[in-house]
Amino acid sequence: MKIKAPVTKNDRIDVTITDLTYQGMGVAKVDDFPLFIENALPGEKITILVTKVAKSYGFARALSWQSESADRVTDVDKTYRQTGIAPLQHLAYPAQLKFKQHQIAELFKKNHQEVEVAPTLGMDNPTQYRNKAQVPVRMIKGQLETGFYRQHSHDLIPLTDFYIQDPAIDEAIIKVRDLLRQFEIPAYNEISDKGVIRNIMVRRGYYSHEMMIVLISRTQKLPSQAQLVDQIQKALPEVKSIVLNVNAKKTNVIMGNVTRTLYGKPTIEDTLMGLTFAISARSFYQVNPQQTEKLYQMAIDKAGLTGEETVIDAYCGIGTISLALAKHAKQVLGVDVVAEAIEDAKVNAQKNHLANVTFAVAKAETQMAQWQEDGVKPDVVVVDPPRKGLAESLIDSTAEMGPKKVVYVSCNPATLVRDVARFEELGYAIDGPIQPVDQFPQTPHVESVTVLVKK
Ligand SMILES: C[S@@+](CC[C@H](N)C(=O)[O-])C[C@H]1O[C@@H](n2cnc3c(N)ncnc32)[C@H](O)[C@@H]1O
Repeated sequence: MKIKAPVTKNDRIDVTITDLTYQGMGVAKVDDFPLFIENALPGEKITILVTKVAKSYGFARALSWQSESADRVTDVDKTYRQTGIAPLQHLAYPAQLKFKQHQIAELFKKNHQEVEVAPTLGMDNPTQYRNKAQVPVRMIKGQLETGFYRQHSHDLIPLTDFYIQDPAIDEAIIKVRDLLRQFEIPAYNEISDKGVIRNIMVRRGYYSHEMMIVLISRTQKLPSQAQLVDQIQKALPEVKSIVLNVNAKKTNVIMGNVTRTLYGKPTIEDTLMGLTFAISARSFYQVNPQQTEKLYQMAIDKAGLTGEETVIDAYCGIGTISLALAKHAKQVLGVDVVAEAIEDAKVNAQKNHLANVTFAVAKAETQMAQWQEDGVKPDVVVVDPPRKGLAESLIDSTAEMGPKKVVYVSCNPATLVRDVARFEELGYAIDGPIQPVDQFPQTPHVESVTVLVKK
């Protein structure tokens, strides 16, 4: 598709930034044609020099501009900008929160719908919040390095301070890196498809401080494996689980299907909402525990349970929302497609002495249709899908079952807008303001809770 661009290379033009991309690039429009501008913030009026026009894809890039904005953070670390770990670092935190609120309202507006969006619930300290790190490992000049990829590439930039991660996790990465160097275990090489260690994943319980180290390897066994595991335990007393994940494929997918516990338990534990959760290497667990408690409390409050309800928790992961809801409902049915997550969810129900929860391993869209066929009549349905949002068939079977309320926890406002439109076609309407919760400070990711009620 060739698009006629209203700008050409080397044009110097005045624009207003209206949006940000997920990489934190400012977006301005000239006759509906998008221009992507490094480091620019929404609301800024600037003069730009167009550096690239890609007519077939319908965008242009621009650099070379100057502007002053009260919301600009000037002491931005260039390394973080290069990696894209914190693409909104150049925007002051209160402005980040406003941007996220505005982003949801704007996406609905583009779909011809005015919605009320409450101010984004933010953090007191919007750095060092992540309870999980997943870092690539590469050889650079003959030495094993850990860090993060340069944006839009697989070039590793060595890093020791990851800015948005729990600092105890940063320290653990350095210690594991040093031990891998000491035992001369080579990093994986994507081009030759040789070498051993591809990635290191570290998870640390926010309350429990239990730590899990996952070594993701091309090979079934690591060189000097027993000594390495022994030394990791000694160097990191918080470690309760060391896991080997084997990924022998030439792929961008981080984890493979084989997971073996090399030391301790296959899971670590943490608490959330006063409940205890076992978390295994491949299970989803929210990365910002402080904000997750706010998010889940909001979902529970909005569900408005009295203790008599049947609730479905679709995309339930290890059962975090399901168990928090189970304390206030008659029964909860949860579904997730990852078998390990559902195993964790069942253990978690027992750990917390909650017998009114049942979990199924399936695609949520398939299980929803099954529950509908089985005559399940939920009073409330909670959905917390991945970024791609809900399958249309799931929305259809939900509406057929006719719950009074749907509580939609979304990590992508674009798919939220699409899915809400489908619910509205089927007789549901948004009730009250949409509530954004900042799960990912310093990044443009937007999490929110929306309530839909049956008209
Ligand atoms: C955003 S997470 C939410 C998990 C959980 N509610 C929580 O907060 O910890 C999305 C979950 O959807 C699961 N998932 C992805 N696609 C799915 C599908 N088609 N059917 C069921 N679960 C799916 C993932 O395994 C993941 O656990």
